[in-house]
Amino acid sequence: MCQARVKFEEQEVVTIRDLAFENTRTGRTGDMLPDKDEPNAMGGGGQGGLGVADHPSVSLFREYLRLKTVHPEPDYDAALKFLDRMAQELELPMKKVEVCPGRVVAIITWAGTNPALQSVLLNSHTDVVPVFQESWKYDAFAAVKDPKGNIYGRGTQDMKSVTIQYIEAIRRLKAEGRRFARTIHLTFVPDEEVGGHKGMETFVKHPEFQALNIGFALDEGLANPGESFTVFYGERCPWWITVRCPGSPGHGSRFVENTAAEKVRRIINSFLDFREQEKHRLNTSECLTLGDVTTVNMTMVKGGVAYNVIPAEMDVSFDMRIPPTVNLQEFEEKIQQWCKGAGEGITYQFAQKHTNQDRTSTADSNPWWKAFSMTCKAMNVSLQTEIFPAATDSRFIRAVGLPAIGFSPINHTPILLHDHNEFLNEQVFLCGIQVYQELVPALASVPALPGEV
Ligand code: MET
Ligand SMILES: [Zn+2]
Ligand SMILES: [Zn+2]
Repeated sequence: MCQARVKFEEQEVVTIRDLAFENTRTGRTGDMLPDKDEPNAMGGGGQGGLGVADHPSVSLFREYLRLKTVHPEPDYDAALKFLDRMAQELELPMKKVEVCPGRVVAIITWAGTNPALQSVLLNSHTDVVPVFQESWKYDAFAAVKDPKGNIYGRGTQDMKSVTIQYIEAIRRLKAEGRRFARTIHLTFVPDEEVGGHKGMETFVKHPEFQALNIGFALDEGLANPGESFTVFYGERCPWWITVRCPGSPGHGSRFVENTAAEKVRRIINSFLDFREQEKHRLNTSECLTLGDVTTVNMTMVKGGVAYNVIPAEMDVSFDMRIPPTVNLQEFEEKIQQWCKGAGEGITYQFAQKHTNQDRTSTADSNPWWKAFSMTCKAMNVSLQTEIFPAATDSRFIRAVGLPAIGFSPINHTPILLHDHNEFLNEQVFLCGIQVYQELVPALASVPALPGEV
């Protein structure tokens, strides 16, 4: 099933098993009508150029994309209101846990027939990263659909699609009258994009999290430009570091010794030389992916007050992502050497320093992985297993000892998360719902594990 073949450059070709307008959403026939106030793509292609209404799931996806849950001031109230409505429509209870002031985790629960068993968690974050609107083809929060069925918007890939796919899969399974042994929890968390401190990082320590009795979690992955889907069983550790370089101040006309800038230069050289080495390693080895090497990017420089005043201090910041195979203690020692070698008085500070390197087993002996991979196999969905190159909330879930897989059912799509013109084709999106319609039952039906009642 589920073979979406979409050619973006040429004519669109889509093959999907009875996808078109399968209306399992009873009582929502109103959704089959086009939204009156829907913004159209330039050239009038707002309904995909076919002159027909959106599939109800697509319409819901576009509605969710229009909520401005964008940093630095995400409209989380809008998201919670939307999720409240979803819970009502699904006829499932929704709990809200305020993990920090103004930061609420919403949990929709579909109880299993054997609630003593460990549950399955379907996690997604509600926030999205900012846009450079001038570089977008369309308003990044209008969810415009072009004539090819490509839906443009911040969050189409990261990760509002997945949120709606979970909800729609659950809606269809419920409509079919299915029940499963294990309880299914859908969590909707804030602040993933700013480090998760006031989101999942805090939530995993909350008694309400323990109470979910989770056995296995699904969270976001990345698009795959080819036919396969990529699944992530681990992540690189994000380290965000600021190196502070003090130096002798003075007049901008002199050769002052021991300036902050000279130290900054050595620091930058050390970090970026290492970046070159890692880049070379990635580019010269066929078997390495981005998740297998360390990336280093200089992302901020601060300091200085005037053109002619040599500053007493300068800061330089780097975003580093370190694979789980790297010894973190040795890596930090390397940073210490770089700092020591760059001059007197240099200090550093972490804004993000994840150190848990747990990976989720992708062996058949892991019953969760077995259920996941066998289901994909049965659907003819081929999987590529990788280390996630960036970071997701899965790292906090794995850090409390739970297995988690990062997966966004998006193939035939360029990776555009955090980029301009992030988009997802509606057929690929719809296909992903079908993938969850198979995956969720399989996971929620994993037989009792040793130690479970
Ligand atoms: N998902 C975002 C990223 O990978 C924020 C996570 S916090 C390191 O950059
Ligand atoms: Zn994300
Ligand atoms: Zn992101």
